[in-house]
Amino acid sequence: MKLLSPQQIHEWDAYTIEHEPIASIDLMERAARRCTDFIIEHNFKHQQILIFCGKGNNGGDGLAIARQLIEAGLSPVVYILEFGAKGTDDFQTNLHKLHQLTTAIHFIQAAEFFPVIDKHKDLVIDALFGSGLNRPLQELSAALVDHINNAGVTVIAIDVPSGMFIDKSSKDNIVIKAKYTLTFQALKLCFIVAENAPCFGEVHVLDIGLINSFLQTIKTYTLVTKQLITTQLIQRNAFAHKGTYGHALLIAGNKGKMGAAILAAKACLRSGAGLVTINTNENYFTAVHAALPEAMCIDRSENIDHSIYKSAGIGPGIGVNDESAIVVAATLTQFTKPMVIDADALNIIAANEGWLNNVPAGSIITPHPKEFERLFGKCADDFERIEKVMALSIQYPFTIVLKGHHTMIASKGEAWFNTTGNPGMAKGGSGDVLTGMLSALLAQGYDPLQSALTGVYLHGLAADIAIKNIAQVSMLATDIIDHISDAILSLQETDDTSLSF
Ligand SMILES: NC(=O)C1=CN([C@@H]2O[C@H](COP(=O)(O)OP(=O)(O)OC[C@H]3O[C@@H](n4cnc5c(N)ncnc54)[C@H](OP(=O)(O)O)[C@@H]3O)[C@@H](O)[C@H]2O)[C@@H](O)CC1
Ligand SMILES: Nc1ncnc2c1ncn2[C@@H]1O[C@H](COP(=O)(O)OP(=O)(O)O)[C@@H](O)[C@H]1O
Ligand SMILES: [K+]
Repeated sequence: MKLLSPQQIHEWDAYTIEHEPIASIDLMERAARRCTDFIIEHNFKHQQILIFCGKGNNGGDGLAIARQLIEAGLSPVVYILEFGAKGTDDFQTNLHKLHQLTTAIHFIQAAEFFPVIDKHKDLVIDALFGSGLNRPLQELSAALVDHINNAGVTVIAIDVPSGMFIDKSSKDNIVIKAKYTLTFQALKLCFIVAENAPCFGEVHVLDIGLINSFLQTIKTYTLVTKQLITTQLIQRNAFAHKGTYGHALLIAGNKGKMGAAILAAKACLRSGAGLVTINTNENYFTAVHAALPEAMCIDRSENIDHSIYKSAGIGPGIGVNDESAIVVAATLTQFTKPMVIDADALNIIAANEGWLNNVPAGSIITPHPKEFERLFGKCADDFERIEKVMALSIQYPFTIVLKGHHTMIASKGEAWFNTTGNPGMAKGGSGDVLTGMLSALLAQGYDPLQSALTGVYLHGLAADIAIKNIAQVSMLATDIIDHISDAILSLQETDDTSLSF
């Protein structure tokens, strides 16, 4: 699945209209029908439905929904935000049809015409502005959105909450606060970023039958889905031995933070590395052996023979002290194979100018947004950060994994957003697990981009499987590790390719 810009969505519509073929008014009817079905199926019908429409095609959808609801026996009231300009053709056609059925159509020319909204009795359908929004809301439209938001009523936004831009920041703008957003055919970038989360609520992607073959020609962000990952999995060879699947070195853990090393090492083993060695202080070997007998240890002060390791993971729990900085510097210059760089290793690199240039080609860096800021500076908003990641992925020869609800993976100017994972993972240790998993995939010979896509997807999927039996609030990083195997097994099932957000 791809994330399209407003222009690409428009082109996809036009392609479908030409090639299905279907008249644009019939495509609008189909889109409206999906929304009407959602409203009826979700039993909102006991409420008074107020439909607010603009005069573009988003408003046209609202009018078609109103008519379909009337045909289903309901009595919605329609409010059209009036600017004096003529509506689009499909808006006008639907307005004409609606006039045949109801007189409950009101034009809003000024704030005094805003209806009183009762949050206990009313349901608002927001069909003011959709993908055609081209400037922030102001004056009457902004006042109307404020009026709706202040009512605290349940809002269902059609396609996109009015006032929200599809592919750029709407931060500090006036935007509808929806409980549900019914978006057409594909997810959009605006639903991926955290800054918009308070406005879009629960996003439902409604299939309106646009022709999929159009997408093959489009270059844009892609979602990491089961389909993408299943085609990338390397099968285990019957004649394999532990050497076949690589020896991973994990430079992790320190005083008070050995848990990070153990979590990373256990996740690494559960994700298929042939051998795992933790590089840490000798004093902590006993803790590792007691928790994880399968892992080996090597003392941090010892000279490391890097040639025996197929991959390395550096950072979890090492601290930002001088001793750790020396190990990071040495590893960056001596370990020439791809490695995973996380947590304090990233903080150390951020504090030392020029060290970023020493990261071996093909490595994976896994910052969360704060670590990203320490490395690359502040960004004004989530969209600027995404653009920055894209530019950096061209500038540097490593894969960037920017962690979050929809983790972004970028390499060589191409980017993906993950679709698995849940807020149960918002607990210390989840990132250490990811470092271990990525190190395991590199050790087994997955290329860096494949490792990043597969590791991030499986990490979130393991957590999604875990919460079937564990409350999100109770989930531990250990629970993610305990479900890595289930995540891998579920990739082999061919049943469900659907997405939920
Ligand atoms: N495949 C699909 O996805 C399908 C999509 N469909 C639907 O089409 C929708 C897109 O329709 P659309 O292109 O007509 O644009 P829409 O969002 O209604 O608004 C444009 C109008 O708003 C105006 N305007 C803009 N900004 C403004 C502002 N800040 N303040 C005030 N005015 C502002 C602008 O006017 P102007 O810039 O000329 O002043 C123009 O008149 C899409 O979201 C979906 O609902 C389905 O019907 C079929 C399949
Ligand atoms: N709300 C969420 N939804 C999905 N994934 C999440 C969520 N919160 C955290 N995660 C995932 O959990 C991991 C947390 O990593 P990080 O912040 O480095 O934690 P730590 O260093 O404490 O282990 C990341 O992979 C992130 O994508
Ligand atoms: K809308």
